[in-house]
Amino acid sequence: MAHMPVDLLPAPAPRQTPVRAMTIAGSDSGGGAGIQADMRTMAMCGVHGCVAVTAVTVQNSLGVSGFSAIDPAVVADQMRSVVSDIGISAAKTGMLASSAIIESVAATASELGIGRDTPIPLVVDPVSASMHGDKLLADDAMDALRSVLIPKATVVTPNLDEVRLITGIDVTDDTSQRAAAEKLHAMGAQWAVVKGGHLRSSDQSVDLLYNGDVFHSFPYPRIDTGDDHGAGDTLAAAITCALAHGRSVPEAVEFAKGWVSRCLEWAYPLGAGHGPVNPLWRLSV
Ligand SMILES: Nc1ncnc2c1ncn2[C@@H]1O[C@H](COP(=O)(O)OP(=O)(O)O)[C@@H](O)[C@H]1O
Ligand SMILES: Cc1ncc(COP(=O)(O)O)c(N)n1
Repeated sequence: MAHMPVDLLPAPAPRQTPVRAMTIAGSDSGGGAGIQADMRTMAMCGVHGCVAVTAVTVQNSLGVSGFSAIDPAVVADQMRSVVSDIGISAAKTGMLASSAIIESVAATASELGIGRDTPIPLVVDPVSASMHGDKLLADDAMDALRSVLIPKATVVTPNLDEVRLITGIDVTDDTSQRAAAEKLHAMGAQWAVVKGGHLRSSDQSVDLLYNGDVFHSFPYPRIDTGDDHGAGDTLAAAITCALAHGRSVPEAVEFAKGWVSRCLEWAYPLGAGHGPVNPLWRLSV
């Protein structure tokens, strides 16, 4: 990793209002994924992070033992409260728990001018389960994800399990990865990132980005660690930060791949299970 050039987003000046972004996601009591991962990355990227909490999970390094979803109207009101006063330059979604919350978030994003083809880009990380396989999204919410949220996405960032659930495509190689990206774009996302994080057959971790026209491939060295809790959230949060700072989508994904790679390189053990990726590497630069 030491040989990789460090790509940083600009730090805010003292007493200047920083760039703002919002995460609409679940809380992880273990502090490694969800809102906590998003806020860590946003802070380390010089972004003031605002939140709309969708669910409170009971979670540690061993998994998720339960969660309580927030009233969809309260999720919508958090979004309205932030946008009407503080203002944001980009937003992301993570765990949305239910179809009622997905519908509320999509409708409120339309009302507030958030999403593709608006000035406020929306990164949709379609979280469906934790890395331990614990469900974070109701089974009957997949239709709402496909029909109301993905069509609002500036960028959608599924991992391979989520790709299978959303598109029915089992990504095993370059050809199926391309087919999945095409299908996600056809569902209405402006850009689709099909993450190759769990394609174990290669020494590279190759993410593929597609906008209906051009494929961009982001090959990065695979990092050998079991401490990868929050990697997906961190990638999506870093894309959101770069978009909030005015980068284009391909530039934002390039930035985020470098960011998450360093976070994986610096990941630490925590508890008896999987430790979190670690954006605090930024403090050493
Ligand atoms: N071991 C690894 N080495 C390098 N990059 C990885 C590794 N695991 C995941 N990534 C990258 O981290 C990001 C999140 O990956 P992924 O595992 O798909 O996330 P999640 O399952 O948490 O949603 C992607 O850019 C992926 O390519
Ligand atoms: C609240 C919340 N949001 C997202 C994830 C996914 O992260 P991971 O795939 O690393 O378990 C999670 N475990 N908890």
